[in-house]
Amino acid sequence: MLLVRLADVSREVAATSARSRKTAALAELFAEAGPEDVALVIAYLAGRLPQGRIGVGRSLLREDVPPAAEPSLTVTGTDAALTALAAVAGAGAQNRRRAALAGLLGAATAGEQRFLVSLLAGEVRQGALDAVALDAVARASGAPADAVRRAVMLEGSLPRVAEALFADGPQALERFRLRVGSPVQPMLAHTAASVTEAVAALGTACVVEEKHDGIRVQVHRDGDEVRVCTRSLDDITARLPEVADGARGLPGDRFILDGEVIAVGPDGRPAPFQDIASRVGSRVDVAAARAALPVSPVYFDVLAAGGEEILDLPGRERHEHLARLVPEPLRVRRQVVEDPGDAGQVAAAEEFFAETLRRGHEGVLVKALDAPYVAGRRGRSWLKVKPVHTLDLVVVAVERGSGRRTGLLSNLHLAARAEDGGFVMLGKTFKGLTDEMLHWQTRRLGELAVEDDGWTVTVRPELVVEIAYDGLQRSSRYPAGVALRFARVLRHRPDKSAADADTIGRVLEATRR
Ligand SMILES: Nc1ncnc2c1ncn2[C@@H]1O[C@H](COP(=O)(O)OP(=O)(O)OP(=O)(O)O)[C@@H](O)[C@H]1O
Repeated sequence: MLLVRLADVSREVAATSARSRKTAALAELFAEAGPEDVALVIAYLAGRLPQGRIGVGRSLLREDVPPAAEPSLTVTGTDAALTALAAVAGAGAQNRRRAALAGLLGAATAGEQRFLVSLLAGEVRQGALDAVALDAVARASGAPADAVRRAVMLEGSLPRVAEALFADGPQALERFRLRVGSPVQPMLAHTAASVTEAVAALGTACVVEEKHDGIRVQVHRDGDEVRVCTRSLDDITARLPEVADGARGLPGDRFILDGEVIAVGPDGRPAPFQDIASRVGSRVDVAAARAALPVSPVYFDVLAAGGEEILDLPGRERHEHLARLVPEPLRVRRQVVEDPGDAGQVAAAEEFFAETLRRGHEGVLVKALDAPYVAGRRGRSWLKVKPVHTLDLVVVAVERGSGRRTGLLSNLHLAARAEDGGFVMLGKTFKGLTDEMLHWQTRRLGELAVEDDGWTVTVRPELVVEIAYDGLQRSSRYPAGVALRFARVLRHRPDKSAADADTIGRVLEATRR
């Protein structure tokens, strides 16, 4: 398939809001692509590169390369060129990358160049397209959408399922079953503003569980064989021997458990996420890493028990299986709300949330007890609740946008006031900015500009923005040694002056639990 066809459909789909038109355009494209090209076509449409990061920075992408007059690039040819580009390393790598990129872009028409540059800059990102792409795969292959959805949830990849479907027809779906030993993508949660809101939104018997801030793990045991996998399905068994040994000691020999790996400090409080992440990330001297920070799992769900898949059982019944397999200290602490209309039970759930925060955890999950486990999905039946922190911070610089935001001042550099009258940068964000806000801040920050290196515009520290964020994380990049986690802009505050912004002392204080 020619890349130009994909680039055209990508543009067409982005430009229409009608889901039926998107599905029809994609179904036609997938049918044309066939089993050879469909996996790549789906990946590119969603903005994903099979090569992962390929080492092409924004400066290279900004270089002008004269476009080709006629389209000739194929989807597979593009993939081969990107694989070669990703492999460039060693001395002079940057120049060789530049040449390889110029070769690829020089073979592309102007439209294809725009698509490739957005793809490489990570700006295609049409995550919302995944559900439409799934329907389109079902339509083009003649398989029922529900059966395709289930296969994708178990395989964790629409491209792989699509490839099998286009090669072998609807019966290929039988290959995609939950098996002990093959990891599946875990179920994820939506967000709710409070426990009361979460319980009301579920409107059914539910359970409030502690939310541990560790590393999500899926533990498969088949006899003495144990595999521990991450949320992205990487096998980390060798790095967590204590978790694997613990699973061998449980009373059951063919199961899949879902949980979080955490570490508890000497004070009984959970160790910071970054410590657990670096423990789980260290592969070299596992014994030393284990001695320095022993971890333990906290399990909250079970996907298979006694060798049987139990994904479709309601949460209440899965928990009975969990309770049989996993002793209490290794199970998540929880509080059941049998009747969402009972004010006393809701108040008890709120108190459980408050106590969970006092114990040093990051929040809770509220889960419907009648819901199945939907692997790989952000299910509406799991709602997470975390305390929201907000701050008023000062914009000290802003980066020029690219892609859809070309010509606009987008990524804000955010700082708190320092006690000495200066500013301490805490992070950057462009999240939460609507088009209207982007245009407004482009004008306002343009007026405040004092320096411009073509990419970052330094501004007089006068504009205050209200930011929501999930917490602080350690960072060697910023002067206070901490950075905002998941900062997003709530609103500009032109009514405030920099002197009204929060101080670094208040930031540290507000975030301490
Ligand atoms: N009791 C629990 N039940 C489910 N998930 C839990 C629980 N305790 C901790 N977690 C963690 O919380 C995550 C649920 O939130 P979500 O699905 O939104 O993941 P996320 O995008 O990684 O968000 P976050 O950064 O808030 O953890 C799970 O992926 C898991 O890692």
